[in-house]
Order: sequence, then C-alpha cells, then structure tokens
Amino acid sequence: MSRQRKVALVGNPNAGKSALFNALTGARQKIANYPGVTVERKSGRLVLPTGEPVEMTDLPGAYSLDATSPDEEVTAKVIAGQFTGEAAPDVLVVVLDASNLEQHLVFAQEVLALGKPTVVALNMVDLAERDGLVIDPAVLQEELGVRVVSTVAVRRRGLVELAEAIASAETRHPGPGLTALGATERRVAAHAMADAAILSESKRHRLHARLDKVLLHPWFGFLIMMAVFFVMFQAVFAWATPFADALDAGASWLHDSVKAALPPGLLRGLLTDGVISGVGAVIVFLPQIVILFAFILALEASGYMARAAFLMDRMMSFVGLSGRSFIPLLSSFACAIPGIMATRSITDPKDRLTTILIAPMMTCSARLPVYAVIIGAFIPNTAVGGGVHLQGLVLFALYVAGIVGAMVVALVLRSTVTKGAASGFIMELPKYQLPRLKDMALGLWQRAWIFLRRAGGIIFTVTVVLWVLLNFPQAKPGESQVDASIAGHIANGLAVVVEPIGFNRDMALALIPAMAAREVAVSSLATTYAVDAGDDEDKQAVELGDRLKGRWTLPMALAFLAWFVFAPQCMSTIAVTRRETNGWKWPAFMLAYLFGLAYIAAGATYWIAVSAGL
Ligand SMILES: Nc1nc2c(ncn2[C@@H]2O[C@H](COP(=O)(O)OP(=O)(O)OP(=O)(O)O)[C@@H](O)[C@H]2O)c(=O)[nH]1
Ligand SMILES: [Mg+2]
Repeated sequence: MSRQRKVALVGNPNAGKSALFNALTGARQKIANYPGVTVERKSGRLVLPTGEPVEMTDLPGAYSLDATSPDEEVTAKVIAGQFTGEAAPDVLVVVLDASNLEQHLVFAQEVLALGKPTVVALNMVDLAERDGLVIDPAVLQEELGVRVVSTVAVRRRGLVELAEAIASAETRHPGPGLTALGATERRVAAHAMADAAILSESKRHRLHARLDKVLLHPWFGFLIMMAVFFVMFQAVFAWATPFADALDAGASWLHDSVKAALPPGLLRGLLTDGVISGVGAVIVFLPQIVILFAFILALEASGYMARAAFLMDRMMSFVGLSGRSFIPLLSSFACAIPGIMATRSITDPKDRLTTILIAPMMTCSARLPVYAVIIGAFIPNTAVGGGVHLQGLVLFALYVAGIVGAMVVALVLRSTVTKGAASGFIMELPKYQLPRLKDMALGLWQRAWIFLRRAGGIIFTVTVVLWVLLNFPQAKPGESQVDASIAGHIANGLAVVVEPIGFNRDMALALIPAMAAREVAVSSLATTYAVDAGDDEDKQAVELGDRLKGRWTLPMALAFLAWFVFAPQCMSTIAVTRRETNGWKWPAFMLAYLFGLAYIAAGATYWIAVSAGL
C-alpha cells in the first residue's frame, strides 16, 4: 500500500459522529478549515487492530448528498474527492442514531449506493434501550449488505469491533435497486428496514408509533390536521366572548368616566374618541390572541406541529417549495417578521426568496383584530350544524384563503421569477409529550405582552395622529367633521381608487394609517366613527361593531376581509424584506403583487356578493 488509507465518518446531524471521532482518535487530532469555506475539517489518526494506521475525518452532518447547505456541500465534496489536494476517503463509516433509526436509514442508503467500502456504526444504542427499543444489528446487516456494529460513543462501547470492521471493509457493488432509489422510495425502504430490525418496543414507543401511523397518514392525517385547526378557530370565537365582553365593558366604563369628568373640548375628544375608542377597539382582542396562541403553543410542545409540517411537505414540494420553508411560514402565522428572518436557514437562494415573498400571506396575529371585528359585526353567530358556528367557519376560511393564495403564488413564482428545482426535506420528528404548563404560561405571557406593547406603541401613536388629522380643521356648523378634516380630504383621494371594489371613504381612510400595522385599521375605524358621531349619538360609548353595521353593507364588509387576506399593510415587514434581500427590488415587487392581489380579491368578493343579492 503506497499511502495511508483514509476513513470518513458520515451521517445525519447529531448521530454522534464527533463523539465517535473523539473516542477513536483521542487527542491525535488536527483541526483546520476546508479551502474556501468556513467549515471545520477535523482529522485524526487511528491505528486499526491490524496495525495499519489510517487517517480519520469527521464530516459535518448531512441529510442528503444533494447538498442544500454549505455543511452538506462539504460532506458531499469530501466523499466524492472533489476538494483539490484531498483524496476521496477509502472507507466510509455511516453513523446512525439507533433511537432514531428510520430517519437515519434514509441518508445511509444514499451513502451505501455509492458502492464504496462502508461500515455502519449503530450508535446511541443506550438511548434506544432507554426508550425500550431492542434492535438487531444482524437484521440491519442483512438488509444493508455491510457490517453493522452497535456502539455507544460516549461510553466507548463497540469501538474495537468498529475498528475491526473498518479494517476489513471491502469494495461492494450495490445492486441497481439501491442506486436508482429516489428520496421517497428511500423513506419507504427505511421504514421497512427499521420495522424489521426493531425486535421489541416499549408500550409507550408502540403507542407513539401507532399515533404516527394515524397522524402521518396521507389522508387520515390530513383530515385530522384540518379538524385540529378547525377546532382552534372555532374556539377563538366561542371561548373568547365572555372575556372580550368584559374588556369591552371596561373600555366603555372608562370612556364614560372620562367623558363625565372632563369638560367638552379637544382634550376630552382626544382621550375618548382617540385613545380609548381607538386603542380600546384593538385591546379587546387580547383574549382571542391568547386563545389562538394557547393552541399553537400546545400543538408545538406536544410534537404535533412537526407532524403537521411533515404532512405539508408533500404539498409544499408540489408547488416547488422545499419543506425547509415550512417553519418560516409557520412562524409567519404569529408575525411575518420573525418568519422572514427564519428564512436564513433556507440555503437555496431562490427557495429563500420565494418563501420571503409569500410569508406576508400567512395570516399573522395582527390581522385577527381586523377579521374578528368585521366577522363579529356582519357574520351572524349561527350554528351551521354539528356544533359548528358560522363565525369560526369564516375565520377558518380566511386563514385557508391566505395559505391557498400563498401556494398558488409560490407555484407561479417558482416557474417564473424564482425558477429552479425543488429540494427535498427531511426533518426529525420529536417525541410526543404533554406540554408543560410553565412553558405554556411563559409563551402565552410573551405573546400577550407583544400584543399589548404594539397597542401601547405603534397603534397608540398612529391613532393619536389620525385623531388630530380628523379634527383639523374644525368643521363649520352643519358640516361633518370627517368631511371637513385633513384626513377626510386625503381619504377622498384614495376613495376614488378603491370605489370600484366597493370600499367607501371611511374604509379608504382606515387603509392609510393601517400601513403602519394592520390592527390600526380597527382603531382608525373606531376613532373615525367616534369623531363622526360627535356628541349626540355618543350618549354612551357605542360598540364599533354596531357602528359598522349601520354604515356598511355585507358585500362591503366581505370585500374588506378579502382585502386584508392579501394587502401588505405592514411597514416592518417591508423593512425586513429590504434588509434580508439587500435592496428595494424585492420589497417593491412584494408590495406591487400583494396590493394587486388584494385589489382583485376584494373587488371579486364585492361584486360576487352584490350579484348574489347579499
Ligand atoms: N447517550 C449517548 N449519547 C451520545 C452517543 N454518541 C453521541 N452522543 C451525544 O450526542 C450528542 C451529539 O453528538 P455529536 O458527536 O456532536 O454528533 P455529530 O454527529 O457529530 O453531530 P453534527 O456534527 O451536528 O453532525 C452529543 O451530546 C454526544 O455527547 C451515544 O452513543 N450515547
Ligand atoms: Mg459533529
């Protein structure tokens, strides 16, 4: 043999490659960088039981050899011997996490298909045993066609056997069956292999496996997922009512008290019509926000959300998106800003751009107050049978409309502006567990606090500015204050543009400050109608919903809802998009296409509703 043979450790992230590497090579390590990338190259010396010294390399974790991240790229290039001055490894050691066998076998098959001399280290058998899993390495060995050695890297178990297996690894000719497999077939094969190799499972493990069979079933799983989310939206209305009513009563009481305590004038108007009516109109939605997030947090903590992601994966790849987009899109349901920032984990630039561009269509929590106030005012709270209420159904439909819109746009973008191939996605499914009350409480408190801070910050500020613009110049006697005001005049200009889609002047007026944040639409309407009502109608604080009912028709209300499904009314989202895409080109594109969609959707809704005689 002319030169020292090279052995490389490969496997999914967290399989225990580095732990095995450290255990095998001890202190004899060299750490450097791969040329041109900032990925660490760790190599060390190992003397095999035959006395032969070999150079061992620890590679970054990978899910696939079709590199999608810089780490994976290094792994794929090292295995293929594509780094200059670095020969390809002679023997590969595939490291598997035994407690996550099925998942890890997917990548293992891809490595085995290369036909190189390979050994499998079935690592973390201690964890598998703890979970009540007994795995037969002989079965795996039979299935994979290479030596399989059980190891516990952190306790140095199985190291000698592994070294022996490395010494005797031979070149193989993988059957054509293995090389021709695609990602989906590998998953199916991994499932069958894991099934065969796992001899016994604890009760809990069996229960979890059974749960997964149902919850991840392509049809049942999907139906269950829809049902779960459906119940969530029903609850948002059904459970929140008593709390929202109490908050409403509190706001009315405050309104009346301030009004009784102060003489008529600008200060009283600012406090009652501006601050209390405007900001109060948004704050009453706190219970709904809390209920929505209670569901989301519980679903995440229980491990169900990852299953939902898994189910969505097929749909995502159908529209040309990678499953890696799922998490950013999911967090966009809270707010598009963290969602867009989370796209940094998507390594394909076109995948990432597509995800950024559609993230604002996921229904963020700022839309909830807008949806809830309109639905509360215009959609009767009737049961449509089977305990399902119409209000929750409409809310569910609005969320679905956003998702469907996003998927359609993704499909269009991926075949035009961001053309490219979709990459596969594999994610670890966390174990099922009961959510911990303390974590839930903390998470809910954080969400509630974010909501209240927005109400006290941007919504308060914009509402006060709007109130000023609504009150100056003062109307002459007999003239409507809103007509006379600066805000009224500005709104008249926009009203011309939105008239064809059924919007009146007041709706146009609400859209302008709502550019700052969507909830402001609610506080603007509340303030505008409070100012408009003047002192006569205002014997007592009248609910915004009642005021809307008196001034809008049902088709107008529906058009307004449709508008908010798409309209990019959030300054911060635009700013984040600019930052994440390094320029104005993409935020401008996003604004243009989303406003275009909003206009079309609102117009279509309005005219269909009108012609249906609603
Ligand atoms: N209980 C147990 N823990 C292990 C075993 N092997 C590794 N670990 C632990 O698992 C974790 C992940 O191990 P690493 O060696 O860092 O995994 P890796 O494959 O190098 O991960 P990446 O470098 O991210 O791809 C560490 O906390 C290890 O201590 C094992 O056999 N049993
Ligand atoms: Mg490592």
